[in-house]
Amino acid sequence: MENTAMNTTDAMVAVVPTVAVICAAGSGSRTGSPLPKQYRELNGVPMLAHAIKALFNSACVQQVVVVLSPQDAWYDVLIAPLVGDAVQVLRVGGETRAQSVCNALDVLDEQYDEAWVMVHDAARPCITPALVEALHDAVLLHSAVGGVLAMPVVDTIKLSDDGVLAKKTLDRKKLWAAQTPQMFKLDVLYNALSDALVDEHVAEGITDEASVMEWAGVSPMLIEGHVSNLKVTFAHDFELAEFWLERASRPVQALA
Ligand SMILES: Nc1ccn([C@@H]2O[C@H](COP(=O)(O)OP(=O)(O)OP(=O)(O)O)[C@@H](O)[C@H]2O)c(=O)n1
Ligand SMILES: C[C@](O)(CO)[C@H](O)COP(=O)(O)O
Repeated sequence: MENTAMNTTDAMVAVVPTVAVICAAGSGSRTGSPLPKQYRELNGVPMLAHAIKALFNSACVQQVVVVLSPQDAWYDVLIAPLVGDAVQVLRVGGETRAQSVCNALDVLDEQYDEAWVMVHDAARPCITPALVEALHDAVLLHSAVGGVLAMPVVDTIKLSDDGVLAKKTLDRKKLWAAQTPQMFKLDVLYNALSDALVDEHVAEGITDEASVMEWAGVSPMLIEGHVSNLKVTFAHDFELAEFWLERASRPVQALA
């Protein structure tokens, strides 16, 4: 007999949509290239298109939104022909990543009565649908607050005041490196982010969505990500990202 019962996750998805917001309004200055890094090719495809594809292919995501700089001259030429109108484009990028996210949420908050939002960096092109689903399912099943992909820190971490001398060693058992996507209720994140960005001292410390929610007094859930979900930041990161993308595209037998 056909099983028509929905599980808990399916039932919640049906009621509350999940919107993926990809931040792509940065300039990629640390790569040293005039072309913003999200448009540089990885294995023949622009970095931003890899991130769009992974989120678009995630069953839990109902809408993919890309945030661009108002001056962006590359998206229409390099990405639009690949993705067509499957993606909602918002040319509302700000001075900082946090401001870009806040400007996008300002638009989306008008569009959705209730939604989850997953904020992702275009600079993390090796994200996979499996990781997106893992984050989504963990948050829906275990956290009313929301959560982030993150990795337990494996190196010994030094605190330095001057960048020259090590002052102390932190307890790495308590340290996690945050990745994206980061998933929260859209209106809750928007309200917290708008409030936080009013004070420039607070705004300086807002480097991801989880830090806003922590500032607002709640504790996001940490869901283990993957080492492949790196943030392409410096010139040498491109080759590593290409390795992970190529590896993920191999047929399963070839991985054995
Ligand atoms: N004003 C900004 C700054 C950054 N980002 C996005 O946030 C993500 C993470 O930021 P980062 O890796 O720092 O990218 P850039 O700011 O572009 O790089 P850099 O700091 O080297 O200039 C990137 O996908 C970037 O496009 C954004 O949407 N708006
Ligand atoms: C959001 C993030 O990717 C989590 O690790 C990171 O904080 C972005 O930092 P950046 O200063 O914008 O590179």
